[in-house]
Amino acid sequence: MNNNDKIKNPREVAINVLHEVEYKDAYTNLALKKWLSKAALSNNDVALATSLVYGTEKNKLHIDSIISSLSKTPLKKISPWILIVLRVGIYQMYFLDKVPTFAAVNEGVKLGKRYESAKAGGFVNGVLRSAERNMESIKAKENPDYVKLSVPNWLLKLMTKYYGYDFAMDFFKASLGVSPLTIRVNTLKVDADELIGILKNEGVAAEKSNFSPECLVTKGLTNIGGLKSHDQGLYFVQDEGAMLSVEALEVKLGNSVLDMCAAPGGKTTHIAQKLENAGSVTARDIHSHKMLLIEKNIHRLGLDNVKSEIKDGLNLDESDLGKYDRVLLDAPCSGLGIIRRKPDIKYKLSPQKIHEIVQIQKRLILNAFDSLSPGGYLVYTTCTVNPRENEEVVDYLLKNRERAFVDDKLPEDIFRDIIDEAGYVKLYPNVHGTDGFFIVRIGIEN
Ligand SMILES: C[S@@+](CC[C@H](N)C(=O)[O-])C[C@H]1O[C@@H](n2cnc3c(N)ncnc32)[C@H](O)[C@@H]1O
Repeated sequence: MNNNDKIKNPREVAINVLHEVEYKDAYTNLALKKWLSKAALSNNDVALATSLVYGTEKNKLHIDSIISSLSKTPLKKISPWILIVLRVGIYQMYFLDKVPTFAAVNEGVKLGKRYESAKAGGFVNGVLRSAERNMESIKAKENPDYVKLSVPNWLLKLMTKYYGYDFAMDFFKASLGVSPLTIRVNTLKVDADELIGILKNEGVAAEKSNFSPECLVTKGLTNIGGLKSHDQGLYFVQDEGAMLSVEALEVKLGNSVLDMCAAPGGKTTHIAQKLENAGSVTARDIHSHKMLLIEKNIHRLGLDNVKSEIKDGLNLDESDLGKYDRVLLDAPCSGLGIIRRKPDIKYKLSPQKIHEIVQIQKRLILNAFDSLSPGGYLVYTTCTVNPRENEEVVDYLLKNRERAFVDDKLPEDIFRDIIDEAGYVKLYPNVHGTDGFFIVRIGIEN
């Protein structure tokens, strides 16, 4: 694409991303990446587009309730592009301090005209001007909790059932915030202190984190994937909770390891790193297009001890039985722990979807356990905080496999403060600052 054809307006990037997320089932993070690549924006405008996308999507239910109170046309009858333009406009006016109201209104009107019609631009003008006039009374209005937190009511009820009202509220409040940008040091190429120095020279502040020795927390940068040190494979962008699941696996040199749901390879590459680029990790995933991502990551990080295979973990081969010293099952899950990063998840989930996911998790965990060799470990992990997908799946395994037990002897130095009495590691954005994660190590009786 010629630079002249690229989008120069951060609000235009934002509405295109949100349109794809809303109407084409795209994921927020992937759609944003795609549209930023079609744009030529300054660093400040990249930051603005990113904040508009995430802020609008995270607060969507709350924003929609404001639009409903201002527009005579019911929400469902507002055309797709205009609804998105209005959401971005209201987000800037009600949730951001730094954007002047006239800019939010004028830019919205321009986009309404370009993406729909002059008449639609007039409608945007009417609603946003009314939003300006009525701001005080609208802000003073008491909304139900699920609207304030922009979370479907059934989901708030589900979390309240398991965790109580206060915790559920805190959890969803924290999920409206911004995730820390953490990276895993590629210890095959550098150590943590060296990498902190290299990043400093690239203008990025980074410091060691709380739990994982290989985790650095970076500050004030949106595009860490664009640095030279990234291309050189010195680190992998990853949440600390994800790193901890590999720490729980306690891989030893020479182990044979199976990663059953591996793409895009965050944990596979961590395991390969722990094996010091020797031994072997078998990385499987059901989706062939995602396997390419594993290959790309392996190559960038300079690893050559990974064997990647397209394979459905629901179908175990005879030859897999009792074969691996370590098995990682990073199961497909509802993703409730990562709605801070992928806010569209909370609107796309349903009780029925969760039910279907649990059935798959139960079948996968039996197959994962059956692949273990005597004395081996299975780590079951998810990025959800829903006990039906976590503790209940583990209970299902324990009921169905006599030799399985929860092994709580995780490395003391890392897990001392975060393992509970049942042997589970449960992380929450409102408690630990990490994504929401569940990690358990299962042993096999001889
Ligand atoms: C939580 S993600 C894995 C993330 C990965 N472990 C990482 O750290 O980068 C779950 C993965 O499970 C895969 N998956 C879903 N159903 C599967 C199945 N039946 N067999 C194998 N993989 C499956 C999905 O394609 C997805 O990539």
